[in-house]
Amino acid sequence: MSLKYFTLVFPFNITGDQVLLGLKKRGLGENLWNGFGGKPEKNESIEQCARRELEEECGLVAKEMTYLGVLYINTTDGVGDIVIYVYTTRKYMGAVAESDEMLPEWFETTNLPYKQMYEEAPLWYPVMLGNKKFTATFLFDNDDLISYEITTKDELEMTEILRMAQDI
Ligand SMILES: CNc1ncnc2c1ncn2[C@@H]1O[C@H](COP(=O)(O)OP(=O)(O)OP(=O)(O)O)[C@@H](O)[C@H]1O
Repeated sequence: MSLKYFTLVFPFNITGDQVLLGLKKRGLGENLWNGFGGKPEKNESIEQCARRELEEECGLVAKEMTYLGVLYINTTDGVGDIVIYVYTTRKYMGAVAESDEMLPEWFETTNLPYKQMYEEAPLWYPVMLGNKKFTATFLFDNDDLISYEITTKDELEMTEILRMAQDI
């Protein structure tokens, strides 16, 4: 099995009606709008990775982050399965800046560019935008989404899921 782990961070404005997304300029998910994130480096925790990637990709330094959810992207052949740890931040410093990897832009949460996002995004973003803790599992057969399940979780359950992630 070759599980891959990623982080994904969504900065919100003070009033909570806008979210910062980035247009991926290269690599995985090129030309799609997404949150900011990537793979943990050696000896880096999931949260450290989330903070580092946020700063590298859009210039913001998180003062507070909330671990909101986890996405399990599974494939019928088990090859290329990924786990994505999703965070939100409402307190950060710095100025939004374009990077080699991402072109950041603020969007109204009610008007997101779903047509230019991952296919499953419209299924779980509403839960994230509603600030609910969740796990979401998506099963793909080749490139077809064949089933999914989204479950809202309480604080304790999410802490446990993150604790398990630290033991990877
Ligand atoms: C399939 N459904 C998906 N839905 C939402 N987001 C997805 C995703 N699949 C991957 N992602 C995100 O795409 C980024 C890839 O990051 P990616 O550039 O490959 O990582 P990293 O910056 O470490 O790579 P480099 O080694 O620098 O290229 C990373 O935020 C990861 O969370």
